[in-house]
Amino acid sequence: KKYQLELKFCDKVLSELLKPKYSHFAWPFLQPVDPVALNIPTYYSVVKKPMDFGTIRTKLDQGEYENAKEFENDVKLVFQNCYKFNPGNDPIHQSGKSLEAIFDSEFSK
Ligand SMILES: Cc1ccc(Nc2c(-c3ccc(O)cc3)nc3c(C)cccn23)cc1
Repeated sequence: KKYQLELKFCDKVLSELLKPKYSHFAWPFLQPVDPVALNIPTYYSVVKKPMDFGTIRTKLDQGEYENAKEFENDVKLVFQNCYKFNPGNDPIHQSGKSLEAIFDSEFSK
């Protein structure tokens, strides 16, 4: 029961991040990266632990996070994977930075 309140906060932050007003930043991260569709065959050799906000939403709804830390770790994984694979000047990299700033601001409220 102890972590219920924490996870309710995580749900609130995730819902905010997935709102249409942020979709111009969030769109590359809403679903698992499809290396075939994107023609990036090296993806799974570069990114050991793929993660995306659709998967995070499912894990949260299925009660797969024990606490806020586990949720935060998956969110940070989305961004770390993005920075590993998308060069600094790439629009996808910039979108990740913008969305991460929004996450950090919401998650520290
Ligand atoms: C050749 C090339 C270079 C970069 C990309 N990045 C990229 C990514 C991506 C997101 C997260 C991530 O951890 C890695 C990649 N998602 C996309 C999408 C949805 C459309 C176009 C480009 N996209 C795609 C192809």
